[in-house]
Amino acid sequence: MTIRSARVIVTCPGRNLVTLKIETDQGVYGLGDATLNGREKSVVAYLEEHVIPVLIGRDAHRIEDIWQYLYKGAYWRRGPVTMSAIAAVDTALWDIKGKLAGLPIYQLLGGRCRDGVMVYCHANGTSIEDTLEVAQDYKSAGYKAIRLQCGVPGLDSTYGVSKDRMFYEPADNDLPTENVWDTPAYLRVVPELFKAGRDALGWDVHLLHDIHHRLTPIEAGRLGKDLEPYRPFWLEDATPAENQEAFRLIRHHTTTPLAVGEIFNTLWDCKDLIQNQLIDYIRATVVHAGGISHLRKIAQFADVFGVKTGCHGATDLSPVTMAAALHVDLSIPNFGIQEYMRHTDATYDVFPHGYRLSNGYMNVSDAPGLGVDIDEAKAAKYPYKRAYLPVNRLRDGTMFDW
Ligand SMILES: O=C(O)[C@@H](O)[C@@H](O)[C@H](O)[C@H](O)CO
Ligand SMILES: [Mg+2]
Repeated sequence: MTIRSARVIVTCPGRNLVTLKIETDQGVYGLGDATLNGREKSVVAYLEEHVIPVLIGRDAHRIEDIWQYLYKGAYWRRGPVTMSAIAAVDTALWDIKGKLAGLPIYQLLGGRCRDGVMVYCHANGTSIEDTLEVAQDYKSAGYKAIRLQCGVPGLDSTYGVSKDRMFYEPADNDLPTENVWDTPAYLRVVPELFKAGRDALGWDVHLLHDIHHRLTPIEAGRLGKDLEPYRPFWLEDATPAENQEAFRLIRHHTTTPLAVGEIFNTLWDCKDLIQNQLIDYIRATVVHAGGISHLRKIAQFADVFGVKTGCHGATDLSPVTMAAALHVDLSIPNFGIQEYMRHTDATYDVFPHGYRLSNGYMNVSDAPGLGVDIDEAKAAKYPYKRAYLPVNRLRDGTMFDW
């Protein structure tokens, strides 16, 4: 089973998505997501210029060997571009292996550990009232877990609050949108949001929040303590996690569970956080953390220390990643929760897939491999459109974390 060809498909059905398609000499092909929001073309170039040439002629069955070849053979290791490219190859090869075996990938990973994958959705609004109105609709729709993000009084916009209430797509302009950030105002509104959330939604639904890297460790400790009476399922990305040690300070001040890792690319980015139990959930996912093979290693390492998974699942990860993550979610003992943001209808038209949501749980079809395809003719109808993620500045103009 030799890799005969591979090519990158870029499409923009509402947002840019990058897909690697690997074809074998026996006509079986596999798909991998290579989308890196705001830097998509860097991964396209990495794949086309540096990865695809060394794939041709290799044995498609040798997933781990190819992973090691691409990781060690590059000499320059880790980082979002390299690991997204490796992830796309890895995922496509698992797709091929599943198709050849006639099995869904979760069966190749050891079979089911659960009947369904609990997901969380995103409720957001410019005000607390707007946010909770959306949250109530999601609770009525059967979701067991809801992320709450609301506007910050005095700020024109903030992370996580979409303009049209349905599809949140932060990459919104040909050049980066500049937003103003105000931490004190944010620290005042989030406890109000969660108090109102518990009053309105009750206690039989999990409530989550994404700080999105915008607090210092002591500010995060403060917010975690303020939210303890409302028992959040987790506080995500409490502080920039390049300094993994920073989480020790947060841990010292609050029992609110902590989640981090959507921007991590390898186990080495989170090893210390996990083995020192500085976090409760690891958010790394298929497309940015080296694919199914490496995500499993992260999950297995986390299991040793009682840390659960909480894979990233925003709409800038394609349905290929959502399907791949669900296969991993089904097959590991320390699954925590899966993020799920509904893609646009145009995206689902380009990426026919078998995964389905029912009463707050996701499940994959039992189609061999990933259970996702790409309609290349429809993909071609949506040409790439450069788009950047926003940036934040403080009121005095200082660059800050978005
Ligand atoms: O938890 C999340 O879903 C967010 O952090 C993401 O929406 C993130 O902002 C985007 O993936 C960035 O492209
Ligand atoms: Mg996040």
